[in-house]
Amino acid sequence: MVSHSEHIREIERVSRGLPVRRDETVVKSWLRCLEHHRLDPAQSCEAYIVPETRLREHRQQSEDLIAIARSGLENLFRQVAGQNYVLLLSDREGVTVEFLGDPLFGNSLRKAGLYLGSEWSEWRAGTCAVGACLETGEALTIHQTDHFDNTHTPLSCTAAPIYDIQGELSAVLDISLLSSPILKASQNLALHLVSATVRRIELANLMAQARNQWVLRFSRSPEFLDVDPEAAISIDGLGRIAGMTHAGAKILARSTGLDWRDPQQLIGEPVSRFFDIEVDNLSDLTRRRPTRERLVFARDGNALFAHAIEPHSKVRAPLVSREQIPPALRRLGGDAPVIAALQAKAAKLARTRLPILIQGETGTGKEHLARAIHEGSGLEGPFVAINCAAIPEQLIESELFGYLPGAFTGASAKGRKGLIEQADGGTLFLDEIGDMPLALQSRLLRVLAEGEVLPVGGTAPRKVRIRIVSASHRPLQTLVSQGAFREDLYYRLNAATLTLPALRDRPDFDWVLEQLLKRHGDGELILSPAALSALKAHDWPGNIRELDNVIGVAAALAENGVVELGDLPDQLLANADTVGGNEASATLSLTLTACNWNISEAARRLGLDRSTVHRQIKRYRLKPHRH
Ligand SMILES: Nc1ncnc2c1ncn2[C@@H]1O[C@H](COP(=O)(O)OP(=O)(O)OP(=O)(O)O)[C@@H](O)[C@H]1O
Repeated sequence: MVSHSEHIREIERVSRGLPVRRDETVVKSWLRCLEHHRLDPAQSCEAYIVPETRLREHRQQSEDLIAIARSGLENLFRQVAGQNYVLLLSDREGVTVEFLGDPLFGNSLRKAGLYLGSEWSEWRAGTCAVGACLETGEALTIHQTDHFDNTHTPLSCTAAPIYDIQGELSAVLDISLLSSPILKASQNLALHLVSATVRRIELANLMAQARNQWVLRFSRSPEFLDVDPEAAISIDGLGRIAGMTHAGAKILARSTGLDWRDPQQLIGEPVSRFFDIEVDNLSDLTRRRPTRERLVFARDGNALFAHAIEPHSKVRAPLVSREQIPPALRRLGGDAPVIAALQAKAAKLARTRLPILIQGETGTGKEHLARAIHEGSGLEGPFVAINCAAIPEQLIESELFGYLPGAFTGASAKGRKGLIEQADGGTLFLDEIGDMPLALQSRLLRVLAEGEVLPVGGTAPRKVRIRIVSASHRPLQTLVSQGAFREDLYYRLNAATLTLPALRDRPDFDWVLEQLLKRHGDGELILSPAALSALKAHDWPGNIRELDNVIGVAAALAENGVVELGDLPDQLLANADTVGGNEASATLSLTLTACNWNISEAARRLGLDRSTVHRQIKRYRLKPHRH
């Protein structure tokens, strides 16, 4: 046994840069304890168990992870049954949120910190397996006197990091022994077992989260590929990396010479950057083909066997690579399968001259999408928009078709080119097409059928080449069944339909919000947590237009570039979650109460001028309570 003073002497040798017989990871951790966490090796501290309420919070935050990890943990526990091992699952802060151990040893385990709620961060406990694993992101064993704090030197602990599918370290799985053989090598099998369990937990997590995406699993050996793959990545509808297991991240990083510790460089990149495959060929890698034929090459020349699993969802990921999506369409939404599917469909249609019908509630961005389709179409002519609901019925005809000189009383002497002709060579956008009068519908039909336009008062039709995109917030099909819209025109306009989701249903709500904050705040505007939760709670009947207006007003009202709850309109505040969100307002309110609403006194205490206090009272809508 190594005495306490010998242990301290060894740590001192390390602090002076002298060689010791320890693994490099242990030496580095000791140095972090001394220099970074400022721990004293002479001082021993018992294991720290967080209070019940904090444990509950930590467990709630890790609920999903615990659910996914549980079967892996139980499986591992069965494999080591009868050998006195204890399993701990700890979160990003090192707090043990799940525990499996022999209840017979309950008391001694709790005392040693091998228990639910124990906190094993390096700054608190010194060198320990969970803490060092969180610091380095690697699997390792901290065996007996590897521990920095003398209290923990009887223990032998082995831990492996669990990464989320975005490549961020989210938890640690630890397997520990209260007492163990002297040799560290006795724990090699334990290291292997935790690493394998973690690999399976990460795979299960990726499979659960990527149900609507392609998943590509890899193995170096064809025999194990379909039963126990080594790594996996998920791929979105545009052929970009959407998620990965840790081993997957390492393969991607090695293939391009990037660092796996910087996962942001990997996520969102086209899969073809890392392998000799394109999204379109993924179906060649499914189990329909024999395993040995499913060999892919990483860009560094490494060969791997691959197994592609198709998306489950009905929104089948469209196989269009991101490069094929015109930039204008790429800017329409954030990362989400439904949006990617819409972008891919729009991109394919944009290149044709087929008429497109865009459906969606008011303000969902139908015109915005129509413009993007025009930009992505490569058409030379202009984009001309007309709102059929906004022009009086008797004017629509001359607006659309134009007229000849003197065609009717009040007509201009020179005549006028109609919007259809103005759009020649480009796109005509017919907004609220459902409001077009029936008589004009038949004339429009002729234009579409024959590619000709006849101006009011004219007899000779003129040739036009236009692409029609129309939009309606009312379902046109219903108008057809009610006889308010011509069925033949409906089919002419609707070679394909694109449906924009309502803002409340958009999975990329945060992305839309960010665009509008940038638009109104020159990149400087941010939201307080309370304001953000109010925006998220609202159901946005006016969709993106309504959000656009709200952010526009908030940008004008916000002070110091922060949108507070008080900068939002009343209809949003009803749902607002004010708890804890607005510290400034709470501080002001408390101070005012303490000074009996004496504004000068409150201003003095807060170090503000009186006018600022007045402004803030208005802004936070504070009122004196009357007793
Ligand atoms: N993808 C988007 N990103 C950012 N802003 C958008 C997006 N889509 C729409 N907007 C904004 O939302 C507002 C409404 O868009 P748009 O006029 O295209 O909607 P609409 O569905 O055609 O409306 P309506 O049904 O009233 O005709 C505009 O200010 C537009 O700039």
